[in-house]
Amino acid sequence: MSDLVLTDVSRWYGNVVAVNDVNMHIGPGITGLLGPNGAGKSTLLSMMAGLLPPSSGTVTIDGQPTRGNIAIYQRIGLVPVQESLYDFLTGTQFVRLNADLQRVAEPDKATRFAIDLVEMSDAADRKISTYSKGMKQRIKVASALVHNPEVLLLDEPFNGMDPIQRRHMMGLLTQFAEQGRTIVFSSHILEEVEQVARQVEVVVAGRHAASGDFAAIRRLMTDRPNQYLVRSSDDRKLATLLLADPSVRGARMRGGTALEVEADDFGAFAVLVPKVARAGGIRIFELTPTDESLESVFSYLVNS
Ligand SMILES: Nc1ncnc2c1ncn2[C@@H]1O[C@H](COP(=O)(O)OP(=O)(O)OP(=O)(O)O)[C@@H](O)[C@H]1O
Repeated sequence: MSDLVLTDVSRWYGNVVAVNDVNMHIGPGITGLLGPNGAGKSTLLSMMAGLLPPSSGTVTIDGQPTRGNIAIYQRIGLVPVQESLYDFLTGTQFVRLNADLQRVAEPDKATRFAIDLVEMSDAADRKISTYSKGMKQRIKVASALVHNPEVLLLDEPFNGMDPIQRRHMMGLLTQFAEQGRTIVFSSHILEEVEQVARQVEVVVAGRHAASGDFAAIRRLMTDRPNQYLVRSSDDRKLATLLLADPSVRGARMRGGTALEVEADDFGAFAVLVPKVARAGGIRIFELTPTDESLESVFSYLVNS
């Protein structure tokens, strides 16, 4: 059982602040590191793995710094985001390479065991170049697990997988978590995190934006005003009528051809618009939520 603790961690590259004063406590089970592209997830995982030093702050596992600590390296497995592997090797040779690097006591046995864990035994003697995306991900996981680490860090492990491969990988992570391991994986896809993570850490623009179980994160996202784009036969009149309702927080013209409206509750708004339009003799051509993208949800979380 391992606890991963980040205390006041920042990391900058020249002028770019990739990670900004992050504090996290990650225990056993599956934790999803959720954030849009460029949020700092890979940088955080590299620091957790001890591969990258923080510019300030500390990363520890059970109280010991991860950076430059060989005893700790043996307790961590990292599955990097890069898809390019040593394609000319077989799966077995690739996993065995890491067994040797980690100085595993019985490398052949450990290699077989790790490959078996990810259910790749049948394809283990084929060249990696012949593997599907899902198989490549699985062999990377086997390589990261060959020394039986307590902590497994995975950078975008579901990238490019089809639904069956994704479900299989989720099953594996759940199984590893049940063995008492601490699993952290990054993703920019909300649904992936929802399906498999017990705990969610949201990162946006290098900052730790939110933390909790999925229900808590979902509440933060839904209990917020939503934005809509409305096109009608008379946008100005519609704006005036909508603004009279207390659930509508704001309305402004967009480019003279549409109306942007911010309202509290989607269900109530969907009823309000046709009601107000009918009363005012206005025809509605379009009503679309505009802030359903992850980015806007995140920026809301960060700014609130
Ligand atoms: N080696 C580097 N040199 C300069 N800037 C970097 C370097 N690595 C990352 N960055 C910058 O740091 C920020 C965070 O990048 P990081 O890769 O950690 O984010 P991410 O959340 O993993 O994104 P993605 O999902 O796109 O990989 C980005 O602005 C990125 O451009």
